Amino acid sequence: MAKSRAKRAKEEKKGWRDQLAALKNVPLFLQLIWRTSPQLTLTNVVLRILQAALPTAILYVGKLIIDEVLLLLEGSGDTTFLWQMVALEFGLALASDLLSRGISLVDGLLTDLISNTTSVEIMRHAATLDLYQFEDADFYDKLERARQSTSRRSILLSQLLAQFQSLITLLVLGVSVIAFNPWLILLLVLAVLPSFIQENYFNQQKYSLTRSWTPERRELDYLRFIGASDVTAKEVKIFGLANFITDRFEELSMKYYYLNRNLSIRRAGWGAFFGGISSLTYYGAYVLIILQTINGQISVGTLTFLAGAFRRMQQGLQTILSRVATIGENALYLQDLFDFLKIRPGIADRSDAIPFPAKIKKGWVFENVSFRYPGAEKFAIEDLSFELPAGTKLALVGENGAGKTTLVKLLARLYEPTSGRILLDGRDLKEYRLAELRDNVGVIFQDFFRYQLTARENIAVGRIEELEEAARIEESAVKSLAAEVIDGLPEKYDQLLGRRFAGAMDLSGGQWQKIALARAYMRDAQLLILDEPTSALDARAEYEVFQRFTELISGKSAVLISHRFSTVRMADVILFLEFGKRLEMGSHEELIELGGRYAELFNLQARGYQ
Ligand SMILES: Nc1ncnc2c1ncn2[C@@H]1O[C@H](COP(=O)(O)OP(=O)(O)OP(=O)(O)O)[C@@H](O)[C@H]1O
Repeated sequence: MAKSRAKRAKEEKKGWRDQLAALKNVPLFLQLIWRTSPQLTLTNVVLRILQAALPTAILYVGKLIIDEVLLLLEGSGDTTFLWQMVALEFGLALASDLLSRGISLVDGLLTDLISNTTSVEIMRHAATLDLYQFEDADFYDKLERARQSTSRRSILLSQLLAQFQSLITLLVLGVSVIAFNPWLILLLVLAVLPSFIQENYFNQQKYSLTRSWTPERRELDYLRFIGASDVTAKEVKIFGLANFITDRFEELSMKYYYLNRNLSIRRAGWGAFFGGISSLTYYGAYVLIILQTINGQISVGTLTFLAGAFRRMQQGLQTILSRVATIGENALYLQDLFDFLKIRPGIADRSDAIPFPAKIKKGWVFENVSFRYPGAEKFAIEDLSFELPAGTKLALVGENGAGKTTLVKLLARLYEPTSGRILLDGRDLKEYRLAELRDNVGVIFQDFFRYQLTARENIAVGRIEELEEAARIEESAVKSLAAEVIDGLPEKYDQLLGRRFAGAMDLSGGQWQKIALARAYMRDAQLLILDEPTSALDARAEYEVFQRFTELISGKSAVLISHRFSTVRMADVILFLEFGKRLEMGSHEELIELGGRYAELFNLQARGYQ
């Protein structure tokens, strides 16, 4: 059962300790930045070091200018020196502007590259994971968080680099202020510490809220998608679902808005209070410096220098401290990325995995195989034993939910049996190298995907390495009867299919099935499985397609799933499943002879066609 939101929010509450622990990801992240582009990282650091020294230099030149002006007023100053200093300050101001622009340019480029690199890493990693992981809600939340934190990572990148720069600026300013008045540093800490603690508290609250809302945000995205998409538009109109979907979206999104609003209001209130305290200490320091100037302890130039330096240090320290909090917070999101990358697939090669047979000799044996989907109560396949000798065409029949597709997934090792074994040429399927096994088992599922790509690419997905092999693609299309469909398209094989992109043309259900079937011919695997990809064809067309298929792949093993007995009868062997168990098995003639369920259903359908 889904956990309640309040309970999840509590679980997701992250404290100081978690934030500190998350900081351990920062070095890993820095490595990632460096790996992405050493040149850009180095340029960024150099530019920031230069920029960091400028505020102190500008303030100090300002002090020299004021003192020189006062000396001139008293009649003892040096005009040439004064104008030299003015020119220097102008030069420094110009340099500061140029450096800022350079830094934001390099930051932007690095951010884009990091975002690309991590997206690619997430996609590559997701591809290695198991099918059942994709069917698990917690897994999706992790994937979603890893994906969504892309912008967080970009912010973290700029923040880390800016933090480095601010620290250097603070150091340079601090050294010069201590030289004049060490007490100012103490006042400075008093001014910023309370507001740092407050900032940090609210950052944690915000993170907990966002994180605990991951499933709801996923639901919001889903509602947004089904509310307005090419795939659902038809049903939304016919069933009049628009209000149902938008109301649900509105209710959920407003709930989040109110929670977020309350947090933002409290944050703004406390922020204003501590901001006031900060200003108070600044003016305290200001009074101290003015008194020193009146007493003749420091010059007017030094007064402006110190007042300016104190203000900059106060702002700088405040930024540094609040950045520590946001860096900690964003590092928590980094944790999501690294956590996701750490997920390992359950179905993987053993260290001593053996090569897949170049030519299967004996075939497959199911030995008391049972399988239960993760979290399911009932077995989808239960204590199933049968043989599929190499070169045999096996048809699977059974009612909806009998376990036919599940059996196919077990054969392709998309899942592994909960108990029992599947043997291939006498060895457990788990012993073979997974990539080779997948290479040698081709499945066209009933819910095959309609890629919004060209007709050529839609066929080539059967063996994408051969995308450039036009002759092979066309030959597969001829075999599956997709060639006739493609001939009728304006752009032929280069015709974009679907509805999503400009210039695309959509096909009928049956036409799509012919395209999908061509993938099986591209695959050229030792075991080909057709899991009802022909349901949109009429009975005669389906019969022809299957007959063609069995002829064209003669010598190879095949598993065919169909609800039409006229098709099923052409298979060498028929396995009748009921509730995941073997009910009957044999050739069409044998099963008719047996006079059991198969015979009953066959006669029922045959009568329907008479
Ligand atoms: N991903 C899944 N997670 C949990 N249970 C599942 C999953 N897929 C299927 N099932 C359950 O396993 C059982 C067998 O389903 P399966 O898809 O293998 O049936 P099928 O014989 O192919 O049905 P159909 O003729 O409708 O395609 C069903 O009870 C179904 O509810």
